[in-house]
Amino acid sequence: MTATMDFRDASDRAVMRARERALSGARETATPRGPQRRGTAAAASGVPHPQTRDRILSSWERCRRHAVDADRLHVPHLEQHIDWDSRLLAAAAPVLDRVGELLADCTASVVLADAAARVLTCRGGDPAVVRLMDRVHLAPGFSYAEEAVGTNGIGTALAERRLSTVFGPEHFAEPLQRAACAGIPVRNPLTGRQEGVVNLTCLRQDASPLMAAVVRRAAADIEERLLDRYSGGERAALDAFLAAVRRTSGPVVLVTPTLRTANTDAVSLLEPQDLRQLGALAADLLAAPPGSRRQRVDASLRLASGPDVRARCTLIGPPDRPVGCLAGVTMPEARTATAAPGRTSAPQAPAHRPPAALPALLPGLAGSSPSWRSASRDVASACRQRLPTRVVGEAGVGKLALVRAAHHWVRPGAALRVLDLATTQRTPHVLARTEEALRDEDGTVVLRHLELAGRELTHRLEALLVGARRNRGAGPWVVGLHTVPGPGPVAPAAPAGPVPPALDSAVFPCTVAVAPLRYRPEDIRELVPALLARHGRGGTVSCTPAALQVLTRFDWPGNVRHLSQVLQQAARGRRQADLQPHDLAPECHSTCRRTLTPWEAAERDTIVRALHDTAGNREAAARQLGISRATIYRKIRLYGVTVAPARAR
Ligand SMILES: Nc1ncnc2c1ncn2[C@@H]1O[C@H](COP(=O)(O)OP(=O)(O)OP(=O)(O)O)[C@@H](O)[C@H]1O
Repeated sequence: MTATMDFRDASDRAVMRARERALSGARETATPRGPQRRGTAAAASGVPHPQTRDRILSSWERCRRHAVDADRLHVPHLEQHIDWDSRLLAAAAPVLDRVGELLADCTASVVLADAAARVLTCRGGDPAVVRLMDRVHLAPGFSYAEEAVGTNGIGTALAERRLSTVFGPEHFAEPLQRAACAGIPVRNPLTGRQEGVVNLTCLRQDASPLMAAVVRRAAADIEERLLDRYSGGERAALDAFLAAVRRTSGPVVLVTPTLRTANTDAVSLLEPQDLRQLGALAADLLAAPPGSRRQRVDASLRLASGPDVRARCTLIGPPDRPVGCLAGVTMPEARTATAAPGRTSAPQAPAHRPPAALPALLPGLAGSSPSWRSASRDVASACRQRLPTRVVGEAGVGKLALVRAAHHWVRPGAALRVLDLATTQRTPHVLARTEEALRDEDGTVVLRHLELAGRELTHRLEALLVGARRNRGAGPWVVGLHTVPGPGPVAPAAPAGPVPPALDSAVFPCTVAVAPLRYRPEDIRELVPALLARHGRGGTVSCTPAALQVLTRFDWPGNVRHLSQVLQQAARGRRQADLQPHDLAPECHSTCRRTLTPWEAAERDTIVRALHDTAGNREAAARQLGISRATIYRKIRLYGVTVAPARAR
């Protein structure tokens, strides 16, 4: 083996170790500081890129939050959502042909994806890279969004809005680690929006710094050709739109005979049906007979959230030959500017009470760790905006509890319907019940255990949910709960075989990940009294500091549900008690990570009980059990039993 190979292997191992640590949540130790950090991943591929490490760690952080599977690839197939006649594809085709020809003798393949990371087309590449791409579904119709497949040259470039190079083990999902890629967003030169990504993929041993230069050049060429595809009228309309966005704050919508676009304020502040109403006002003005068409029209608009607002539509170009129309509204909360294009001040909208601030923590739930806070805030905010949301996390972390609490806080009195796929996965039944639930405009519809839906049910649900949103506008708040495997026992209802694709981001644009309890042990102190109050039958059962310490050290493979069961068992039959360590289930006194057989669990429990009986004295416990000292020490090590001798406590 050559010295270079040794060096590369060592660097790969360093990246893998950093990845392991990042996967286990140890972000701070995963980033060695100083020059030693620099170039480890870069050296792995022979590509000098000093920034790679920090950016890759940030991407891994995002992947962890999205509960991306690090061991297996789940590449959603979203062909039906792709616009195969898009300007991007048409503008890019000749550029990609040229790059494909250039790469004829190289091992890399060039890939174009749209703004949602869905692969549109691939060119070039030798048989080895084509085989690899086939294996990992890097092919037209499949989505390489970072939240689905983890760190990669397409999804990560879109997430970071800049050039992204990912080499070998820097990929989050293990099956992608044989590849290296460089991707860069293609921007619309008029609106500045990301239209897609152009990416080069090769086997990681073939990676070269030139990959970044090739994709930069290709993206610039595609952007130039995109500009050429706009007519003079469209360019003038887009210029007017951009000028209006710069001049004012608030929602602005542009409508031309061939284009519809909106600024970020419009997308974030307005509901879809508000956007449709505003677009319709502008389209009406454009479609009015030339003789009666006015340059500007003011109208009153009732927003989906309740208040009436002033909307203003302004033609772009003379009334007899307009090239488009701008529409804007003055939002109730907006203090300063107006979105009405073509003016610097606007009539003030009637004063409306701003919605109450979101609570820092949702009532009825315990825990205040940063990750629990952030999940609570995100779920409450999605509930208020009725943003279709996927909540992911291990079994028993509190996904349903969070959604329930957010629903009751935001929409008290409205109906909450939970359809649990663990009770039935019969497609017609689930579809009928979902359809019925979706008719309730005000409520919340929760699809629980979405991971159990097979391929057919997933696709049918997807069509139903997207269709309902398109036809009806906002409708109820739709939430999908997705239970991901953890170290705890697998639910008996879990299907055998490969996991079907989850409902994609077109159905659930928002994803909230709830962290396992072992990553937020500080919540246990608050959860224990809250859960004991549930199980203590109105009495005053509490935990001694020693018992609390045992509970805090345990890693809770079944999460909050597990903790609740242990406390329920410990509090059973008591109305008043201070729970001691020995009142807690024996499993809490062991740190063994693997799932024990029933026989092993019984053996561990017997040893824990004997140690409690003998105040932690190993010899006395061995005598009580009739086994040798050597055996009890071996078993204590095997099961990670944590009961300490009394004097050491
Ligand atoms: N922060 C919390 N405060 C109080 N109780 C909680 C909290 N989190 C979870 N629980 C309780 O823990 C139990 C499990 O929670 P929940 O059913 O929401 O889990 P889940 O993540 O939806 O589980 P699964 O994936 O298995 O369906 C419930 O009894 C719930 O009330």
